[in-house]
Amino acid sequence: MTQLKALLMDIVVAGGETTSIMVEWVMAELMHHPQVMRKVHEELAKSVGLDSLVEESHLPKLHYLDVVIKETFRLHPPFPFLVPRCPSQSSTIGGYYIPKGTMVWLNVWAILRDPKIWKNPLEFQPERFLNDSSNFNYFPSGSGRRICSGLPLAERTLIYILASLLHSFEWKLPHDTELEFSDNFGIGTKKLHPAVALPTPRLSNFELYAK
Ligand code: HEM
Repeated sequence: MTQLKALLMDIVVAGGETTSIMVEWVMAELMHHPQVMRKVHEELAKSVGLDSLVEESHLPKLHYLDVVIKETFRLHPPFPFLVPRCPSQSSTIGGYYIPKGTMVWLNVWAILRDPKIWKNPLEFQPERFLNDSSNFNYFPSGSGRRICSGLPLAERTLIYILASLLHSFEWKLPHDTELEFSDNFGIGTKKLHPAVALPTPRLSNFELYAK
């Protein structure tokens, strides 16, 4: 019973807010880049069609939405310092001596914006991931033994929520408002000011919205 409770707590605490934070960042980046939003809509119209709702079987076809999510994670990694490591043995890494027991924080936020690694690192360019499947410099969800253990669930949930929102609606900013991208810097980075967006239906048949 205790283990079951711990497992459920993990799903709610580690998985709930992180997923909603990332949905918000992706939606904000898309509204800020209408040409990228247009390509996502085109992909959804082609892969799903406007006379049906998104199903799990459509998700593997959404390559462009997938790279949009990857690029959003690059610019807005949810845990900028990951979870701290504490080595059980002293070692030297990259010329730095790290005594055992040291608390080591990895600045993944800086690595994901490092101009030595990324071309135009501050620009939102999902295309950079289209032909790049194995990048060892890209680990917004951690790496190694302590990688996010909910990653397979998180990846599926995130693309399903986003595909459904984007397929069913056009999203626009309310009149006279502007998006801004500051984050609430801390262990987890969420948007400082919530993104507000107005939906307009896209589907051909209104009855689909009642399903
Ligand atoms: C978009 C959603 C999510 C994001 C962005 C995310 C991100 C992360 C990151 C960056 C870490 C630290 C990894 C490291 O330090 O190497 C982590 C750890 C963890 N995540 Fe997630 N996560 C998400 C969803 C979930 C879900 C859905 C679950 C559970 C069902 C989950 C469970 C965990 C657990 C248990 C750890 C600690 C792993 C360990 O220390 O061994 N996460 N997550």
